[in-house]
Amino acid sequence: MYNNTKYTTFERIMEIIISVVLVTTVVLLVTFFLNNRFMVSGNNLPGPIAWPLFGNILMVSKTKNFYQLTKFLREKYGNVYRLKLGQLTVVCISGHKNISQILVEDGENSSQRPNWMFCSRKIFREKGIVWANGHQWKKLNKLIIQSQQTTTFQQNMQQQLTQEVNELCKCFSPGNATDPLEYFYNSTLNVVSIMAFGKRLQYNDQEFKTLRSSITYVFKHGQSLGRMETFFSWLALFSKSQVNEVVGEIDKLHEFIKQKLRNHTIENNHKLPHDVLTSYLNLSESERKDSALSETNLFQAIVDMYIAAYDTYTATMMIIVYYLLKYPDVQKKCREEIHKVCKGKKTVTFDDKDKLRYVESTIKEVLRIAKPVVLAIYRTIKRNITVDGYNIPAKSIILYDLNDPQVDSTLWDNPNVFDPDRWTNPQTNGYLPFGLGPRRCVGAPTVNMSLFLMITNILHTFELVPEDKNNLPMEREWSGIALFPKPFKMFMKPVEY
Ligand code: HEM
Repeated sequence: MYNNTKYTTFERIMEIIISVVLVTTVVLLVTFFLNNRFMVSGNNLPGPIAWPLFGNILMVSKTKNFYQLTKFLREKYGNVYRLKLGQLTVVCISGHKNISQILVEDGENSSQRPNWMFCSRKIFREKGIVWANGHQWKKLNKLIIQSQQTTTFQQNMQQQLTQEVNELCKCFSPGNATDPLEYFYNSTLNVVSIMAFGKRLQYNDQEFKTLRSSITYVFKHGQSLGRMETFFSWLALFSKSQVNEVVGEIDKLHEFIKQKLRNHTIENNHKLPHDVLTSYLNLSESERKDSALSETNLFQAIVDMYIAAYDTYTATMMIIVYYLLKYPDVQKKCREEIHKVCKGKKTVTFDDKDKLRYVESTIKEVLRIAKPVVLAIYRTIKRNITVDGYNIPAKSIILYDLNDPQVDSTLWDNPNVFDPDRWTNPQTNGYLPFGLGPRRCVGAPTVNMSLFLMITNILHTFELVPEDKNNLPMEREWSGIALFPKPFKMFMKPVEY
């Protein structure tokens, strides 16, 4: 009886051990199979030791600042190295020569997005512009670029942005030090709303609040680096409900844009295109029959614009204001120039741009040295290439370092010194805040215009004063997309002139 019980217990333990071994083997085999579906092989790329299954995920998930980690690994492995993130092989590329080679000389090969990745397939459903390739990308890119080129677009942008700056400034009271971050997020959404529908929205309207909450949700939960399914697609089996929630928010955004399109159609004021929707309505019937320009693709392209702008534009506003607080002499010089050129004018307009050289140089210099966006959106390559002597196989995920050429001492004198005057002799080589090659930021013309109008109009009427000038650390915080300055508060004091 006693022996019998002992035998049964032993048997049970063995049963458990065998089950665990079997389950582990099955999981390993499945992961190995999935791994190999996406894994690139036959390369001589250096990189940190990759653990079975996880690769370098533990290292990446432990870091608070992914960009800082890429800089550290670059020191160790050089300008071209690889990271294994679950089933993905990510190749990180630095160095102006390498970046120009891959994005410009080999631009056609490298202008692909990895549209087979989890977020692209399951969340964005291969619609829109960011995750599109080929014909669909070309058509949407052309539509957005061309709509920004019309005079009516620029006039409307200017008029609406002037209102936006007025409303933004009302959020600050002269006696209270305020953190501008949340207000800048609001303005970012309005810059895209003006581009897309021709009008800014009122911050207190329910429409605006719903828009902001949906965009924030999709931004937070739809980022490839933030979702484990990007690296282990089988995890999708367990996260269906949250993915459905993100998709639900995207569908709500499509409905919102659809309503705007209907209103534009009814107003029938698209003879003079002043936003992306009117440019779309101006396309011929046959052009709109092209599935690349279907309404769903248009709606998703506008959602993509909101998401692409959300952190990038906000971080840029934050860092420009931070530099103006950190360097009060530069701020003073900017304001003096504005007051001299715009004497007697209530607002600064885009026509003043050529005369406001110092302000323009200051914005450029902040974008050069302070790199709000440092790693561009994932790219992939159609064909194998050799960069810096390393073979990069087709289908690798490519991440390139935008900041590196901007502080390259072979291209810039004293690259780490903040010096707006260096732009007296404009330089384009090695200046790439919006990326490079065919996949460069599609919103760049509007960003340049709106940063100029927002900064000049703020400085025209207000002096920006830090709450604590000794507490403006240079250290930056990584949001997953952009580098933000550490939180700060400032006063906006009305100026007399
Ligand atoms: C200062 C603010 C901004 C910066 C620094 C910035 C920078 C960038 C960068 C570096 C890329 C990736 C380019 C590449 O893959 O090589 C990009 C892509 C993109 N940006 Fe911006 N961006 C900004 C604001 C905006 C705004 C306001 C919009 C609104 C239209 C926008 C729309 C896009 C889109 C749609 C893409 C994807 C383009 C494509 O895949 O073809 N961006 N941006």
